[in-house]
Amino acid sequence: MAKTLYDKIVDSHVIRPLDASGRQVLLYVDRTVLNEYTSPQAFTGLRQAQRPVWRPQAALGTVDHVNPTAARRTTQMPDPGAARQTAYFVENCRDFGIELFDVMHPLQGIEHVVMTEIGSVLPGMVIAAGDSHTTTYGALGTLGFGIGTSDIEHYLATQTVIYKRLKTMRVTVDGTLGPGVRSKDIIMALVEKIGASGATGYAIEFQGAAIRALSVEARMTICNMAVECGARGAMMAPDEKVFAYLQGRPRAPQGALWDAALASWQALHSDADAVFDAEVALHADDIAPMVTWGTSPDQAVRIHQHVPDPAGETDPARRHDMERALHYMGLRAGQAVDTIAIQRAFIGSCTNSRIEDLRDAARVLRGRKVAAGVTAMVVPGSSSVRRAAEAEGLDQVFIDAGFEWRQSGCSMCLAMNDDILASGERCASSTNRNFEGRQGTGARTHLMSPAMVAAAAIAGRLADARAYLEGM
Ligand SMILES: CC(C)[C@H](C(=O)O)[C@@H](O)C(=O)O
Ligand code: SF4
Repeated sequence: MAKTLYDKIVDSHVIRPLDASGRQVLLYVDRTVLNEYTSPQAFTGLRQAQRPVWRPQAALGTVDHVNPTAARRTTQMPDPGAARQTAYFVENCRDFGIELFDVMHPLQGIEHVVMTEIGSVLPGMVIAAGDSHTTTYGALGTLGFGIGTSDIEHYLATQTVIYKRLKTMRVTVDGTLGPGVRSKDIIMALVEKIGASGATGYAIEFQGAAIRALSVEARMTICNMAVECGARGAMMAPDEKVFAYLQGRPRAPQGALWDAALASWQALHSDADAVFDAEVALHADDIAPMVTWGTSPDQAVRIHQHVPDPAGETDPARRHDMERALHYMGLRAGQAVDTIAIQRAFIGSCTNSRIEDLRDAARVLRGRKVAAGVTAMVVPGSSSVRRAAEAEGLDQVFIDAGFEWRQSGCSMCLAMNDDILASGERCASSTNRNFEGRQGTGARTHLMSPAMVAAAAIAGRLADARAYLEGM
């Protein structure tokens, strides 16, 4: 029977079905990545049960959520809670034999940026981790999904999770993206179209010419944010670009192992006649730079549109959500989106902080200055990205434009460290969530691509990056 890529990967990892329908299974997990924020209770559980970690070499720890990102690195954490969490994480990794990229480690960074750049994420694998944006790995043809703390403990003890098979949704993106339109705009357009729970219960597979045309890093942005429409899995068939991306990465297979791996990866695609439970189509030519206006990632419009009017919404629950979002965001219905003034600009997060993202923002910023009254910062996704950017002089482009050039971490993506917006401050942000309070109590977040954040920083208001990119 014809199979989807998702079913191929799940089938190859099923240890045994756990119910008569076969939907609930015991699933083998190849690898995980741990952070200081979601792992403590899992380790405490192991300690209490006196259980070891089954395969410590299949896990990697990295400190990312709570660490400061000030330019000068130190092991000191100004916040006692963050210091405690980090110290316990260091102790757990040491005691259970798990490799750790601590704050001072040269490879430290946001877990999903680190895992892909070191070559730990390989096509056909299942990777489950205590973070919802593990879906990022789908860009490499890997099934990645987030798990809760008790599942992390189960994984650490057994290398398995209890897993419910998802339905499959194919999202076909045909056509060609226009100049200045980015993969972030594709995923924001999808989330806007199908809603924040439009893919709940599904694994998405992205197909189509516009996806194939993207770089591997650009594809990661799409798979990363697929969880914002509810998908707990976002697949893309690995192709030559993926293989080239992986070849030579420090932890990718080498020599004969590489050849064998490559041969097996060629089969990782949905069969031509595979049937999906749902189908969605987008046309890349119709997609324009997107920004959110509300407090959910699906409350988004194109940069040249207006803040929508709740009065036009017939569903009372949605109308209420819109009214509440407008109130929180301090916006009026009908206001042109590109007149919304900002005070802060943030480029970072596992969605958009890789080297290509920084290059794209730098293209907009080169020779220009951040508007008066705007505080802007760029937080590279990993210490390696930071070094690579410095090697090509991107740090200087940001600094000359008036951006702060920071160390790596989640930072203002969710404000669990000291990078926090003040109440009422409005931020153009290359992140993935614009929930109430996400970047600080009362803070207002507008999601967009890194190029769009750079454009907003220069204009002092939400602005169309295409005006600064001249055909790029
Ligand atoms: C802290 C963690 C549980 C959370 C996630 O799972 O995604 C965070 O990374 C986020 O982006 O909201
Ligand atoms: S960068 Fe943001 S979205 Fe990504 S793991 Fe960190 S907090 Fe979550």
